[in-house]
Formats: sequence, structure tokens, C-alpha cells
Amino acid sequence: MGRTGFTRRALLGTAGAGLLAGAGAGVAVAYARTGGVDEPAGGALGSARVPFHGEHQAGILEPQQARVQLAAFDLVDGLGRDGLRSLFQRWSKAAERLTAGEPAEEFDNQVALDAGPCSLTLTVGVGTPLFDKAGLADRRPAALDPLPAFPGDALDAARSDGDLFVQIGADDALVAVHALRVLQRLAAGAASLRWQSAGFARTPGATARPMTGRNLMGQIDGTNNPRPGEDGFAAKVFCAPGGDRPDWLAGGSYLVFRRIRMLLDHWEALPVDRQERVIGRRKADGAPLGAPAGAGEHTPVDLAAQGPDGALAIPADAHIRVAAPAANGGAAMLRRGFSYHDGPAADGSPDAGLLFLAFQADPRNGFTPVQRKLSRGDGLSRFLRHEASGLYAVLPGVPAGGYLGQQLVDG
Ligand SMILES: C=CC1=C(C)c2cc3[nH]c(cc4nc(cc5[nH]c(cc1n2)c(C)c5CCC(=O)O)C(CCC(=O)O)=C4C)c(C)c3C=C
Ligand SMILES: [Fe+2]
Repeated sequence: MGRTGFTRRALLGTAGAGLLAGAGAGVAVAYARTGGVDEPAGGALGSARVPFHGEHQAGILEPQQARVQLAAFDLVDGLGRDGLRSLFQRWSKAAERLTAGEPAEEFDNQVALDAGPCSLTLTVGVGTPLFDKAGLADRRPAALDPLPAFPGDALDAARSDGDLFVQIGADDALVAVHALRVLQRLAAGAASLRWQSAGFARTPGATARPMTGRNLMGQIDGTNNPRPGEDGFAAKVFCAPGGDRPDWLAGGSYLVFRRIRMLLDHWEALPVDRQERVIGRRKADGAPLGAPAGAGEHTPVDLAAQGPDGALAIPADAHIRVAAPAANGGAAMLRRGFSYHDGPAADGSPDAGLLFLAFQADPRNGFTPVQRKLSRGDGLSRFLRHEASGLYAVLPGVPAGGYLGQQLVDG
């Protein structure tokens, strides 16, 4: 099949087309991949396509792709609102073509010419400094005030923040790198690359059955995420106007990025039963500690459960106890992190960890209270170091005929 011959029907078949009727198309396409739908042999991974247009940007609700490129850009001085609009238009046009498996019209270096879209998604956010620089100071949401400093932070400014942020996910590394390169070249004269980080998650099909992926500490990570379709899901993840929430961000979200180094030499020296007590879940199957025999990853957590000695089965400083919405006034977020491994650091220890990404309706009652609590009382924090950080307003989705950020620059 030629590169432009990939079609959604070819990907989804009858079962997938049924899914499309009941959900956002992008979500349906991606969930078809992990939801037990029989996939055609050969090329299915490449032909999987997530539409660029929709109420929300793609790359939030879809299962994580195998590869991610994260990047931040800084606007050139004096770009202004018109320059920003023009950049958003160029990026939107390219994103629409690339996610459909078409070469970009401009600056396509042909690197991904043989590949299909591979579930490519491009998700764009704006950082606090952009508003002043682009003459949009009156549109800056209060929720975009910089995150507070947390105890233990060791943040590198050069790998943090930025005026614009992009998350580029794909099931093929070359497809993701290619898309970033196109965006970078389209930004020439308007914005320059500030930092870039590459990450990975499990490749679809790598396990015998679809299951939540593991991080570099070996834990099943992402189990207790809010799920699309659950009561109150949209209110936890997406912005709605009202109060100090601006109209232009309706359907958007806030993204907290943290580059969190894992101190793997220390972690791996800990026996598995102690590792499990640090998190509060079994390592092998992700079941909560203290759960009855036969429990699994999705068995509800009982924070009051006791062991045979009468002590709490999930220790007082276990990560899932300290991070739980119940312990944080209901604070919730959709975590969609990727692992990274950039080889040995100067001291020989692995420069590896988690590119933590969490989407939420408002960081002031999402990430911030939870991280404040974790930084003081989480047993896991002894094995982590937060090395970079960013907070971005994720632009609303783009309707057909529109472009990214239109509500912000034109509204
Ligand atoms: C401020 C928010 C959070 C940070 C930072 C964070 C870092 C972090 N977490 C893990 C591993 C796991 N986290 C798990 C659950 C979990 N984590 C957070 C928040 C942050 N984690 C929440 C809100 C939850 C859910 C709590 C609950 O309601 O049960 C788990 C358990 C499985 C799961 O539910 O995903 C693991 C494992 C690492 C390794 C890490 C930093 C590198
Ligand atoms: Fe966590």
C-alpha cells in the first residue's frame, strides 16, 4: 500500500468503525489498537492514524505511543501577535498533513517518506512568558502562574519552561523526529529551539495482551489514572470557561512536565518487597498491597487494609497513599509519562528516569498540591530527583478549517 493509501477504514475495519460512532475519532483510533480489536497483519502499526482535528488536541487521551519527542521553543524578540498567528498556521498545516501520513508541504526532508503516520500526534502548549512577548498579557490565565519551588527540586533552567511546548508521539522514532524537525524549520525566524528530550514507552504488541506499561523502576505505572467515560473525567482534565478561567482555553488543558531522574543504582539495591512498600503495590502484577488473593492491577485500593501484624498494608509514606486524590482534596490529573535513558551521567550512574507529563483542568488543584505533599512525605522521593520542569496551557483542539491557537490570537 502506498504511503498516501493508508485509510482509516483499512485500519479500523468494522469493529473500529463502530467505535468511531461513540467517541472522539482520535480516541477511537488509538483505543482500537489496545482494545483487543483484531489488527490486519503487517503495516497496521504504520497505518494507524489519529486525526489532527477535534474538540481537544490529540496526544492527551490516546494511549502513549512507543516514542515521544518533547521540545520547547522561545519566540524571537518582537514577534508579536501576527507573527505568532502565522507560526500557528504553519504548524497546523504541517501537523494536519503529517498526522495523515503526508509529507509536509515545506521543509520536508523526506526522512519519514516510507512510513505511515504511526499514530503520530502533535500537542502544542504555551508557557507563561509567551503572553508578554506576543502582546497577549491580558489573556494570560491565572492558573499559568509559575509553579512554586518544591523541597528537593534540582531544576536546570536550560531544560525547563519555554514559550511554546510540543509533545510529539508516534509508534516510530523516525516519524516523531521527522515531525519535530519540520516544526523546527517552519519556526525559523519566529521561534528557536530551547530544549528537546526523547522518551519511550512500550511498543504496541510487545506484550501478549494489552496492559498498562512499566517504568524504568519496573513498576506498572498509570493504573489509577482517571479514565475517559468515567464520571467527572472531563472536569478533571479539560478547561471550561468561568471564574478566572479564560474563554479562549475552553477544551484545552494544563500540562505539567517534570524531568524526573531515577536513582536506579539505589533503587535496584532495594529488595523487591521493600520496593513494593515504597509504592504500595505489588511489582509483578500491580495489585494494591493488602488486597485479597486473586487481586490484580485494577482491584480497588483499600488504604485502611491491615497486614497480619495489624500495621497498615500500604505504609503511611507509600507513594499511592500520599498521591491519592483522597489525601489531596480530590486533586486529580491524567498522567501520560514516558521513560528516558540518555546513557551514563558524569558519575557513571544512569541518566535515566521519567518524563512525567500530567494533563489537568487546573494545576492549582491538580499537580501543585499533590507534589507539595509528595515532596515532604513520599517514600519514593528518596529515589528521585526533579531535574527540569514546565507548565503550559495546552491549546484547545482545532476544528476543520481552523488552526492551533486561533481562539488565543484572534478571539
Ligand atoms: C505530583 C504528581 C506525581 C508525581 C511527580 C509522580 C511521580 C512518579 N510516580 C511514579 C510511579 C507511580 N505512581 C503511581 C501512582 C500515582 N502517582 C501520582 C502522582 C505523581 N507521581 C498519582 C496521583 C498516582 C495515583 C494514586 C492513586 O490514586 O492510586 C504508581 C501506581 C500505579 C498507578 O496508579 O499509576 C506508580 C508505580 C514514579 C516512578 C514517579 C517519578 C519518577
Ligand atoms: Fe506517581
